[in-house]
Amino acid sequence: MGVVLETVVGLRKIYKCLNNVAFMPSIILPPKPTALQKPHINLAVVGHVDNGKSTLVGRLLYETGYVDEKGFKEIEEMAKKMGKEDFAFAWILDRFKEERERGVTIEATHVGFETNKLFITIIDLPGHRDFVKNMIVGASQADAALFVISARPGEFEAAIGPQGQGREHLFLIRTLGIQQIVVAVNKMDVVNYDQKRYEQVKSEVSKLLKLLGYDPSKIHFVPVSAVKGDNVRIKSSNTPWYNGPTLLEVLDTFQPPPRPTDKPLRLPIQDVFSITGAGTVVVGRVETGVLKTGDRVVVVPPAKVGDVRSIETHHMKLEQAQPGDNVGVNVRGINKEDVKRGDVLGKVDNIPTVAEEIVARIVVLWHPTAIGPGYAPVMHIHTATVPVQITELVSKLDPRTGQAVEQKPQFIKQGDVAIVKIKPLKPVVAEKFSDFPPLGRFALRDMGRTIAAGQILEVKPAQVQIK
Ligand SMILES: Nc1nc2c(ncn2[C@@H]2O[C@H](COP(=O)(O)OP(=O)(O)OP(=O)(O)O)[C@@H](O)[C@H]2O)c(=O)[nH]1
Repeated sequence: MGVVLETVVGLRKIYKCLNNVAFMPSIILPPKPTALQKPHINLAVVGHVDNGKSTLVGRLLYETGYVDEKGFKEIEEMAKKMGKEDFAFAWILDRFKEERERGVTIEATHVGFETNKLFITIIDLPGHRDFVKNMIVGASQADAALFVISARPGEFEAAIGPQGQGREHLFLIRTLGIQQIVVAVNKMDVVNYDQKRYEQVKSEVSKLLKLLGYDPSKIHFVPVSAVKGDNVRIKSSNTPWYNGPTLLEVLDTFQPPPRPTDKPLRLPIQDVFSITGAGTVVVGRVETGVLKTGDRVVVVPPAKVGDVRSIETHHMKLEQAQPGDNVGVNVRGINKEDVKRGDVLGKVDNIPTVAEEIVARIVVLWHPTAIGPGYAPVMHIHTATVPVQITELVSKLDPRTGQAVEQKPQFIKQGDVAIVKIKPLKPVVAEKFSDFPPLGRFALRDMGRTIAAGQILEVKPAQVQIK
């Protein structure tokens, strides 16, 4: 059973990858066993193109011992030969991305590094095209954000300007409700570690943060150089005017998310297996509540009831699973055919909500023209993917204040924030964001791109008959 469940939780895939890696050494090292015992947070790395996100992540991994020294030397040599020394750190990630595309590396969610108190996972990787979608719905909920902004003349102004991705990403962070932010003012070497320039960047970014409703006095700014390493792990003598903590010291102060053990159980299902001798095993991550052996559980939308025979994670049998645990659950009384990815496991005394209609606040991230009632994209919510239709545009909001500026608009377009009614065209579990955040946020996709991100304000439940 143990071996079987290992397969189930995807470990075999990782082992297989590690074997391949023997032929093509991976530059980024997997988490050390000690690191996995530390509280864990997910960090989103955001900022305008070319401001140095990849370089800074590469630097953080390097400084904390998560980059293979030998592999890095090779990269450095290569970069030197090509006269591109500055690229070496960004190449750590490029090489990783390349490996991932060829399917020969460990999963992106395992890329991370340690601070004194925490293990920090980089959720998705900068520059990845599905970054926005993953940030919103992935198994990867961001608990904190690292905002990278370049101090280089011109780059900073573009990032923060009206069309700047820096501005857009801050907006997104706000929409997702991320409270813990550190701002790395990067490329300080380019401006000769000029305090005036740092203060100017800090003051402009602070204004924007304030506009978005943050208290900038509670947000740390650190002057860094990702290429040279200033103020990343070690305090730099190039910035004698800066008395604050290093970037790693700030990251170390971040709080892990609360574990909502007191909420009802919600376990979105990632996969289902039928195992000879054991029966049906569903796999997924506990988002809220506690699951125990012997519990009477229900899987919705199909509304099938069963009993928990055993719970396993990696090699271990668990008596109970808590939020954050990735588990395989052996359930008696439910057939494999009755369950699929996207269904949600809950308990019979608090059945997950199947949505008849959803009222949500969405932000339109990209659309070539305009969205009106009747628009039918695909919704990605927890592990589910369902076709939906926007049935009504209730109101358009001022993105900064959240106040309604127009009732029943005829259409909404890129950059707009609106309250809309959405009808799932197939049964799906959805919850209010305020009750179950991981089951209350979604992305709308169409034409192979993320159109909008949203949070659920209300759910009209469908009738569910337990079988
Ligand atoms: N001088 C200097 N150059 C830097 C620094 N950080 C990054 N760069 C350079 O800036 C360029 C862009 O860096 P990346 O790390 O690729 O930027 P990015 O934000 O990840 O870019 P995308 O992934 O394309 O969004 C590269 O040429 C880096 O070498 C720094 O601290 N100092």
